[in-house]
Amino acid sequence: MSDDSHMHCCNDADNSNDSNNVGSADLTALRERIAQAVRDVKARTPLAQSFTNFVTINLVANAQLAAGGTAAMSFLPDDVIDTASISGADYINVGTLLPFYKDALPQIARAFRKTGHKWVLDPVAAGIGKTRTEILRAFRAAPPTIVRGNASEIIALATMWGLISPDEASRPAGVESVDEVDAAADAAKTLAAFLAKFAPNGQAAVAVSGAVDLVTDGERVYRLPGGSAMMAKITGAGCSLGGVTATYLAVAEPLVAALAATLLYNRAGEIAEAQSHGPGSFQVHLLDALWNLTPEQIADSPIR
Ligand SMILES: Nc1ncnc2c1ncn2[C@@H]1O[C@H](COP(=O)(O)OP(=O)(O)OP(=O)(O)O)[C@@H](O)[C@H]1O
Ligand SMILES: Cc1ncsc1CCO
Ligand SMILES: [Mg+2]
Repeated sequence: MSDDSHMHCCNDADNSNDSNNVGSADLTALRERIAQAVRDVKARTPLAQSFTNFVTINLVANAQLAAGGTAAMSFLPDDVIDTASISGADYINVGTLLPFYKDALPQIARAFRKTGHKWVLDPVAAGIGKTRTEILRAFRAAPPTIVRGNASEIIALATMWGLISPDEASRPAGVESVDEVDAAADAAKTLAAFLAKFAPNGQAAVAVSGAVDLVTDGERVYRLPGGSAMMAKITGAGCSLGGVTATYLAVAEPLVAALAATLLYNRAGEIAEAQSHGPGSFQVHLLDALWNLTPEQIADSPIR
């Protein structure tokens, strides 16, 4: 991307026609919490455990390590539930399903609810297939702390949980989004408010990825521009963003975790685009940038 405005804080005043105007004092405090979350991950190397798809599992683990955390992947309920006691937060991604997941995933979600364990859901391909729909429906009674997905997935999940009417909904689109991020703004806000009602401390967030990402805690809506169109030309930019969101959730409240991870990815995508020559080297440079970006570079990024 050509805009280098992220290097100079801030676009705070640049939101005069945004109905969710963020006061600049609030935003300054929020930026400090984002920087602190990034510092805490680098200092404390928290474990975020994943139950994720087979396509991008390696990138998820490597991205969590590059952000400063640690990774552990598992597909067995007893293993996941035991490991959750030493994991700061978990990441569940429904991209590639096997028949036994239908029992395993709701069992894991119920165990997390019982202990108040924080987790991030990536509802990949929400709306497609009876098994995936059954699993995602079951999460309504034992919901995650953060949902991270593309616009189509957020709309599909909010619809299947009965939080928005099907008229507001769009068609499912496989693992790629067919909807613009802004089309999911209402669904995201409603979904975040629903998650917050279940969250042990009443805090939750939803992150919608796309050209301009959107993050909401159910009250405020933040728009985060930047990133690179090349992120859609490698597999797993979204999945690894979800994994890194869980890494930050291990040390920070949901809104701060979702913002920190999304800002980190936007900046890292820009750096990787400038340094790479195609999808192969883009992924390599993306990981290097996740490692090298400083707490200040991440926290001083544009937030509208
Ligand atoms: N056109 C774009 N311009 C800038 N950044 C983009 C663009 N499309 C996606 N991104 C970035 O790519 C990352 C992944 O978002 P995306 O919406 O592609 O996720 P996804 O569809 O869930 O991906 P996947 O399922 O392949 O992992 C986010 O950081 C997002 O900001
Ligand atoms: C390509 C693909 N297919 C199932 S999961 C996945 C990774 C992106 O979500
Ligand atoms: Mg995805």
